[in-house]
Amino acid sequence: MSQENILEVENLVMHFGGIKALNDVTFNIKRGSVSALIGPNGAGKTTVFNCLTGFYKATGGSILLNAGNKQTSVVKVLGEKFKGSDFINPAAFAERVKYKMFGGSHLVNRAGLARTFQNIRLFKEMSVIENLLVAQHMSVQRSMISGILNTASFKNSEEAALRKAFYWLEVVHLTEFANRLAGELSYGQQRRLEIARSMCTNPEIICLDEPAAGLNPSETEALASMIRVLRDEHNTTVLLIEHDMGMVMNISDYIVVLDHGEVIAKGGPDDIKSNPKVIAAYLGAEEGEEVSL
Ligand SMILES: Nc1ncnc2c1ncn2[C@@H]1O[C@H](COP(=O)(O)OP(=O)(O)OP(=O)(O)O)[C@@H](O)[C@H]1O
Repeated sequence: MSQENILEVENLVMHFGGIKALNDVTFNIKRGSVSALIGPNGAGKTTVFNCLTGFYKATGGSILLNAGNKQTSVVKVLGEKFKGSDFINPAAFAERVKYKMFGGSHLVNRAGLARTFQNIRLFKEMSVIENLLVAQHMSVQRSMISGILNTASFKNSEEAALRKAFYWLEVVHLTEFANRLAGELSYGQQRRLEIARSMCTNPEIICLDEPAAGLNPSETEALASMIRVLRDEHNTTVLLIEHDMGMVMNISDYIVVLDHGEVIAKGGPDDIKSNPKVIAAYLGAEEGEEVSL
């Protein structure tokens, strides 16, 4: 297992019927970096995120997550097909059955990877603080018996969840809105709340899908500072999809460029900005799309 790379994606393939959304996508993400996945509309960026986070079962390839002092195969925990060799190896057979029955994207999150969505997916009828408490339900001691008896361990874990929720509210500057309904927050505040909610699951890597979409320039600047705080003060690796090239070039240590489902370039911002393949892909992007690298 690589200590240096938190995520290792190799030959990732995703087909939707006849559509080849991803074709042999290979890249690594270094632990402690801010990395970006960019590319024109329809390049396959969200599909990569959906495969990494277990929302889609990849058609082929491997995704290894090196977090929580172990290596997790995302493809495996989603429940892979049986292989011939399983039938002569009882342990492998049992593991395959276990993941087929109980596997899913919750195991990817438990292994240390969290995400936000392009279209905000908060519980809008719940308060801000409730959104953050719900995110922690997997880690909170909630057995029915301890709840009914209101045991010390139950109370302690409830208090710890509240402390963590308020901690992250402070980081994203939303403490004063704790009791407001999430749906009443402004768009920019909802985006920040989504990040706080993901961080409440203690991820080692967080995938942000277009976090700056719909934000004004000062909100985008505040978001960029927040992303740096996640990396520098919380040792969280950040992987983002973003169309705001100013922000991408400003905060990214490493950039992977996709076009038509294939990786066409990887490297630091300066290399990417001057890469002729990248410039061609963007200039060939949909008419009217604003591009400045
Ligand atoms: N669930 C799906 N079913 C069928 N086709 C899909 C599905 N999801 C994505 N695609 C197709 O896969 C390709 C890549 O889409 P994807 O949303 O990953 O691109 P993207 O780079 O994230 O685009 P954008 O920047 O516009 O969000 C597109 O051709 C899209 O139509």
